[in-house]
Amino acid sequence: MINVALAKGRLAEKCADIFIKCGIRAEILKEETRKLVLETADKKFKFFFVKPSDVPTYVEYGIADIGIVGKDTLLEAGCDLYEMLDLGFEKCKLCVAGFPENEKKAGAHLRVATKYVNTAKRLYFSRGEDVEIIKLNGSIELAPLTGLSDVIFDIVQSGGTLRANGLEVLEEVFDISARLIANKVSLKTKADEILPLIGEMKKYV
Ligand SMILES: Nc1ncnc2c1ncn2[C@@H]1O[C@H](COP(=O)(O)OP(=O)(O)OP(=O)(O)O)[C@@H](O)[C@H]1O
Ligand SMILES: O=P(O)(O)OC[C@H]1O[C@H](OP(=O)(O)OP(=O)(O)O)[C@H](O)[C@@H]1O
Repeated sequence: MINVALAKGRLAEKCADIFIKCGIRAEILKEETRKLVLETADKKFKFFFVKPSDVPTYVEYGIADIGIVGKDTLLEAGCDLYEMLDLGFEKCKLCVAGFPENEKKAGAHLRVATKYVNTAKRLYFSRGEDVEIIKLNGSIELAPLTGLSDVIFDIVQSGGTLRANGLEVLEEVFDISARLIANKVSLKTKADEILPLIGEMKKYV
């Protein structure tokens, strides 16, 4: 049996689709339920439903053999696991954004609001820039509007949220999409189950 950590939320439907396309009897993933563990009828797969940011943790600790999660979450978690496959869905970019005139102040002591504190710290540290990172949990675009921060470091997909709030992308930093990840030990001990699944998934990405 392969244990799979799946993210609740945005990624959920496409995750279900890819398992179904691969011929796995995962229709149960489409059902409305509050259950956090679902097993396929043939007992070949067990799915755990967790917050996106917890997917790498379940995989790193081997509770789940594999998982699907956004690259942004992987960068931020910094877990010890294998990234196996770019699944190519939920594409977006991690960007620095703000008011266009703030671009000029980039060399100064910048305040950066973000959910991605670790990733932002690494980014600015690698550039030798001394910035103040302000941790927020959502509505990140509000920070420059209210003067809490100079810029934000956040996901941009359609750009609609930025536009609606008079903000612009100042710099595209990372291309983001859903990734298949695997536990390092499981990849050895369950290779005969996991590798054919990855081979099958590759046909659909
Ligand atoms: N606006 C967006 N458009 C496309 N993909 C997005 C967007 N926002 C986030 N994503 C991608 O989808 C993944 C899951 O997003 P989702 O909003 O479900 O989780 P989250 O951002 O971790 O939210 P929460 O903090 O509520 O758990 C993100 O990690 C990212 O890779
Ligand atoms: O470019 P867009 O298509 O507008 O998407 C980007 C927005 O989507 C995400 O927020 P989310 O919807 O997850 O809400 P949040 O504010 O609760 O993080 C992200 O943090 C941006 O705010």
